[in-house]
Amino acid sequence: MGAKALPNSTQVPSLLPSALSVLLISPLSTQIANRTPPPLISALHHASAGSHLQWQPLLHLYILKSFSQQDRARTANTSSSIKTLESLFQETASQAFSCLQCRQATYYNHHMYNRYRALNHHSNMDNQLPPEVPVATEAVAPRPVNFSRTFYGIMFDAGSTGTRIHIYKFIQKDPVELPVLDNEMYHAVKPGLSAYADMPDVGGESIRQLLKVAKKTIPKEQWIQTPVVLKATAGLRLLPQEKAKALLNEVKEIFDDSPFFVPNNSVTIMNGTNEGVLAWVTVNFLTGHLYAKTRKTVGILDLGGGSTQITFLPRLKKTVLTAPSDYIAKINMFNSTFELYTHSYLGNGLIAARLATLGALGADGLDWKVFRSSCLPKKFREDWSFGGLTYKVSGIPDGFAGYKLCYQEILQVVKGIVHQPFEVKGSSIFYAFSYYYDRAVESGLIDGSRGGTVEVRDFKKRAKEVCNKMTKYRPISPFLCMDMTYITCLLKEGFGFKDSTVLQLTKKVNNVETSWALGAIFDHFHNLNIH
Ligand SMILES: Nc1nc2c(ncn2[C@@H]2O[C@H](COP(=O)(O)OP(=O)(O)O)[C@@H](O)[C@H]2O)c(=O)[nH]1
Repeated sequence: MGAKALPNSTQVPSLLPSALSVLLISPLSTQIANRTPPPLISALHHASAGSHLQWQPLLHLYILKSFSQQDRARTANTSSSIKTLESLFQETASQAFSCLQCRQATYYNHHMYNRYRALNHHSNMDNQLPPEVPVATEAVAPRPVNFSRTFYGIMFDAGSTGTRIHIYKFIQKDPVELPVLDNEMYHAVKPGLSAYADMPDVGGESIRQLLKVAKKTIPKEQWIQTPVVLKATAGLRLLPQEKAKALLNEVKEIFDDSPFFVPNNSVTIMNGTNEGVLAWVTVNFLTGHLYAKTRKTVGILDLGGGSTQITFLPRLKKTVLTAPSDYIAKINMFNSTFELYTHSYLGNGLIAARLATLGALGADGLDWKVFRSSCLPKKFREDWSFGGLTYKVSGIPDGFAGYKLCYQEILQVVKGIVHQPFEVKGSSIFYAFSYYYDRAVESGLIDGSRGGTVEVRDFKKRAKEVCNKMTKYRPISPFLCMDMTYITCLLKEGFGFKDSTVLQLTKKVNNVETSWALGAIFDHFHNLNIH
């Protein structure tokens, strides 16, 4: 399911020196060293000659996991040691994570790994691992004084309604501790790349502009080792393949011309499963649930323009057993496998749903057809653009408008399409963001600067009010009735939430955007193996 492959063994082993470093510098490392058979220690030690002690445990786990089967066979004596090391490194990781406060969103990086990849594309394991060397255990390197380093990661979110850049800054204060996510710089432009389906070069301009922001934010000396990645969502998924490809090629060329580090597969269309899972990772990481060891997590609801995602960790086996098999995804993190219920509904994002309600999705005759709906103010008529196409839309001038009629129209867009997970009838908390958040603010349900907690019934109540007083809400948006009714209908008739289900509407947690982008940079730095 689109999981990124682990880097192959030819790219990783020259980092082995640093694996030894950690063996030598922390108390836990001493334990690891004591429990590790000599052949591995000696191989690592030999490889470590002249290395700097600046690697953190999880990176070593990453390295060790990256041994290919063949390499494992070749180092037969060491395979059990590797297992021992892996579990100890994971132990280290969960210990480190469990003592972090929520504010300190931490993660591990591999910026040296990036630099290594940039400079050593052709190295392989054969010229790194010596066959047999004498055991040497006495060397204990000193801990560097005033160690602190900063590194960055750039994630582009090419959405159906806009393109956003997330620039994450990490600080690692100690070589044996995990880096801390220090802050995020966020910038957005509209429209999304898909609006440039027929002029990819113009679309590329928006990427160039956002890269300028990255250059201003990230110190020059860091550019070469800062990975730049773009993941596109529903907008490009909905385009014909050649058009989407032309846009992605344009972006790749711009990245290649930039001073940043461009990893393999840096410009892709992300699959819906990863979109849902990575948003779940972001929210549960930022809220401290991921490393709390309690396995208590929160579900997420993401409502984009073209697609919508629901992801949560089922507590009941029945939820997994009664779900379509492709709605269940596994993710490996911190020595645990999370089996998640997740699905992305393409065409059920808020803006795509407007088109479906109006009967305009995939329609021809856009030059002359007028698409009408009782969800729009009666006297409203406008040319309205989405995804590079312009539609004539209007209310029903001599008909009726209002909540009931609107709800009936929208029901057709949701009914029979959205699967109802067994468990959402329960009392889990869901974090809802993107358009759930925006519309709750516009309709006055929550405060825009603080977010807030609402129940599903609050959306319904406010949708009724907006639809039955369209003129009052028209200056905010002529689509507000349609959008609020869609959200209500999606939550109730689609996912099957109870009126009393609590939704935590959130734009940011501790100043970091609730979006799949943070989860995606984690996935980039350390393959989360979503499958
Ligand atoms: N604040 C904020 N809003 C976001 C972010 N990413 C997406 N959105 C919002 O999500 C909605 C549309 O999502 P989009 O990515 O265009 O749609 P998709 O392609 O269907 O996923 C809009 O309300 C955006 O403002 C983000 O990182 N931060």
